[in-house]
Amino acid sequence: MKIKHYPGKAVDASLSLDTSSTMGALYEANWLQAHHQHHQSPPAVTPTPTPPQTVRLSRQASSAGSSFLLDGISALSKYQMTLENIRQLESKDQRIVKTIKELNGYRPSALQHHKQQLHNGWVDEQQEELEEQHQQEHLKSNTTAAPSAAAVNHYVLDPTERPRVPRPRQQVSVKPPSLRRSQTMLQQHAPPSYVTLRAPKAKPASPSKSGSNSSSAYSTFSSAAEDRVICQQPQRLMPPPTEPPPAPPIKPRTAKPLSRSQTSVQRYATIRLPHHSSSFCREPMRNEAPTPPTVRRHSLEQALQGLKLEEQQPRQVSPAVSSNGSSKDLNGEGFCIPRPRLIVPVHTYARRRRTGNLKEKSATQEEEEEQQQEGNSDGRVEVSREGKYLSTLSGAKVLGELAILYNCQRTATITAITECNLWAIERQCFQTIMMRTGLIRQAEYTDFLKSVPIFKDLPEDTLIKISDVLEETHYQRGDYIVRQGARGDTFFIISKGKVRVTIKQQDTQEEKFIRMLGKGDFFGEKALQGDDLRTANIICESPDGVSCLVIDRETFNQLISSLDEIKHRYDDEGAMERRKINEEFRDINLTDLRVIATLGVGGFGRVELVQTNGDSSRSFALKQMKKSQIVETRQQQHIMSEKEIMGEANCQFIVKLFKTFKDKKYLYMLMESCLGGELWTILRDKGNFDDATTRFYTACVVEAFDYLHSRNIIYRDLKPENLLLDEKGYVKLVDFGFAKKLQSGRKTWTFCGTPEYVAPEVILNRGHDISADYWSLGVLMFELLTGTPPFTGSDPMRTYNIILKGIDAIEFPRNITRNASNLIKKLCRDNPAERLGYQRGGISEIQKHKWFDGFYWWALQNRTLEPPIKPTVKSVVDTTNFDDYPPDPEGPPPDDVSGWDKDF
Ligand SMILES: Nc1ncnc2c1ncn2[C@@H]1O[C@H](COP(=O)(O)OP(=O)(O)OP(=O)(O)O)[C@@H](O)[C@H]1O
Ligand SMILES: Nc1nc2c(ncn2[C@@H]2O[C@@H]3COP(=O)(O)O[C@H]3[C@H]2O)c(=O)[nH]1
Ligand SMILES: Nc1nc2c(ncn2[C@@H]2O[C@@H]3COP(=O)(O)O[C@H]3[C@H]2O)c(=O)[nH]1
Repeated sequence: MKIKHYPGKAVDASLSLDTSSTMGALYEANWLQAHHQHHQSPPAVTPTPTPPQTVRLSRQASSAGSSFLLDGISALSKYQMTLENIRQLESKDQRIVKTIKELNGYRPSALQHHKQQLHNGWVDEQQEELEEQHQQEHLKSNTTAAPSAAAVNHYVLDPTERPRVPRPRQQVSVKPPSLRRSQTMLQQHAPPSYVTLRAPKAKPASPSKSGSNSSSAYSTFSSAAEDRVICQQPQRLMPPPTEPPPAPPIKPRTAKPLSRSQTSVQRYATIRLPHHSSSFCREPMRNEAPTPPTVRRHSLEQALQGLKLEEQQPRQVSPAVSSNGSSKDLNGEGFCIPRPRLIVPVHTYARRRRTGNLKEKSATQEEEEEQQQEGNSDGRVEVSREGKYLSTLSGAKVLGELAILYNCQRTATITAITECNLWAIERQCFQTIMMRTGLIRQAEYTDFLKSVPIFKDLPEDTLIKISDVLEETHYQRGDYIVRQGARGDTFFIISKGKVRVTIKQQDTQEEKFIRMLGKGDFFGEKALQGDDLRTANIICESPDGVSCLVIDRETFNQLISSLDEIKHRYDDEGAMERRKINEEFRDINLTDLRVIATLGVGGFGRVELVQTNGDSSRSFALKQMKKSQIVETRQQQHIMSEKEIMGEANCQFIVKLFKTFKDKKYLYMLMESCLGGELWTILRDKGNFDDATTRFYTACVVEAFDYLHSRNIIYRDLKPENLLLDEKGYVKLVDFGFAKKLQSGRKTWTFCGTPEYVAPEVILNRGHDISADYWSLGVLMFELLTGTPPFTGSDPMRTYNIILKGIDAIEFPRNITRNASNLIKKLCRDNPAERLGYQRGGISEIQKHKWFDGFYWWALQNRTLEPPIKPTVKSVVDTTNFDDYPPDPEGPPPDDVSGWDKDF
């Protein structure tokens, strides 16, 4: 019954399409064909064929409908329900109609775009980042590059579809716009087959068996010794059939290229080729039927014009032509073809993406696993392009889908290197399967999302968009799905199983259990909201594994990130504390503050010790900055950045910013007061510090840098003047006027800092990053141990000259121990990449340096370590540790109401 009803539903769905257009008619025909095939024998891909059983197995599978996703009758009824749902949705939302169209063409999602870039170029992650950087730089310098990014939309099958926001990439510009599904459907000449490779488990079937296989949508496909090219792409543009293709001859064939007349019912004889090889798919040779560049250009232009043009001149627009040898687009390294979601999971050439798991398999590990697999099975093919070896595939791998999906020529040559059995699916059947499973999948995901509390109130079309880009991934017990500290750009929703959340403790480095998350819970939002870095570990806990729906950064930003629950669901202690602070100071106004004394004078004004009216138990430091002076020196951006970074920071080695105010003349920052005074004052009074004292203060700075650098924040103004002692004697970093949040892997070029402390790359304007802070740490160590910085000239220019001569030109006084000088020299390397702290082990390499041997880092972090100097602070208003400052001789500055500071 259900089987009988199902094609009716399917046709219903297709009837909602615009059948007046050629595409509409084709979609409908596709559905009808599905119906037809279904009655004959629905497709299947999962059977494990021992050749004599192939037919039986494939029929078994086919009786259950599409075995891509579903099993048995219940699966079919599920499918029916799904279609029913889709129909209901359809009446509610016209966008569904469009979605069905898209699914028929299996339009690649944004995620797939991204993934396929990685996959298709077979580009590694690093390359991708470099490329992205390059692209970004290019975009920065040339905004007219934007239209090329829009070329991504040429994937879109429905030309009326709203364009997606593309990820700017170089490859985009070489993407052949001719890869529209519409064209694919129109040009049905010489369709290649889609092939699944299976290791033969028993003797190959005799050709006579193939007849009995005739009703299957799949055929066992083997290579033959004599004629090795079994599946060959058209070598030149072939005249397209003027009529629908004739019914396929149902007879066995041996080792001939698949031709248009072949259908899925063909079964191929097994070849035995222990020593020779056979080509299944063959990419076009450079010298084969070369297409004049004009033809290519012509066809691309036509394709760009969309379906209308194709309808007028359907035969002339040929992606096959456009992609022939002359093009690097399809066959070259810039190869950019979207992969259908269905195919991706079974392919060996896995796409790399940053899920945020540091320990993703290395290329060698993957190769080893591949080789092991190969060892276990004896059916193997080799993939090559333009004579260059690409990979070896074995055991249940899918190949040959690209050419049939995009009606382009074979993008690689597949050669049998052992005796192989393959299952072939004919183009139309494959497309039908894709369409069906695509629809089912999308509806299932949408249903699931509706059951997830945070998504349930999202509009239907948003849910559909999300479903469209989801990719399902599976993990086994113990797998680290996300690893703390790794970079990640994906968001996860758990669809099955449970995961454990742990966070590494700063002091013990042990992983502390935080919580369990289960079906419907999400994770991975923090890295996407912040600086790319994962803030916790997510470990697969369920014995049966965990399934997650994965969403890329772009979709997350567009559709999900604004949800309140996403923003605050897993607030860490730090974030919670910050929120509490903000809450606590919400009602305090400038007029509530009473000035007690001046603590210091900075570049833009004074820092006053203040108390709130009515609370004498606490004091604060109020930094007031003259707006006119900020504008004069063009420091607006730096001030905004200072506010943002200090306002978010929650680290005991960084002075806390509680609240900001502004009036016509000044900007104000209300901070915690550090009444122990400046480290500079103590150094001035003492002359220099001993090894242990220097170690303590340096360690405090290392902790502050650890906090900042792990968030990709560069400080850029280290010096004893900016290190304040609290009443206990611990130092804290203050003055974030030059601090900057960098994008991961990026540099910055602003020349800033204090002359004695700037790194050579800053002077040379080569671009700098957090490694410049390690340089200044070496300088600080030297100054604390000796009382003067190593690079000191009578004026800044002389100082810079000395810096450029390098640390080796500096004479180290004898009171600097060997270990200390060794560390200073390792921090002050000319080459930023060689500096300790900036290498693989990160800042922990500094902590592990011999000079810190025996230092109680965890006690420092717990604030239980006794500081070397305990300042005398008698009360919350005791300013004796600060110098005296006369009143500002300049008087009040002029008003500035221009509004540049509206976000301060
Ligand atoms: N939170 C604080 N507690 C105590 N004193 C402080 C505090 N913040 C600043 N000061 C004092 O005020 C001085 C100037 O502060 P700060 O360095 O932040 O100002 P600035 O305008 O950025 O200075 P610079 O000219 O060094 O850039 C400090 O050196 C210190 O002596
Ligand atoms: N282009 C390309 N194709 C590959 C690679 N590895 C396997 N293949 C498969 O080789 C097939 C050759 O024919 P298709 O272009 O139809 O589809 C191709 C893919 O399915 C690879 O690294 N690059
Ligand atoms: N930082 C943090 N992350 C948590 C917590 N509970 C769950 N998580 C999730 O763990 C994820 C780890 O990766 P992300 O930092 O991207 O996003 C994080 C959160 O989604 C928690 O208490 N703290």
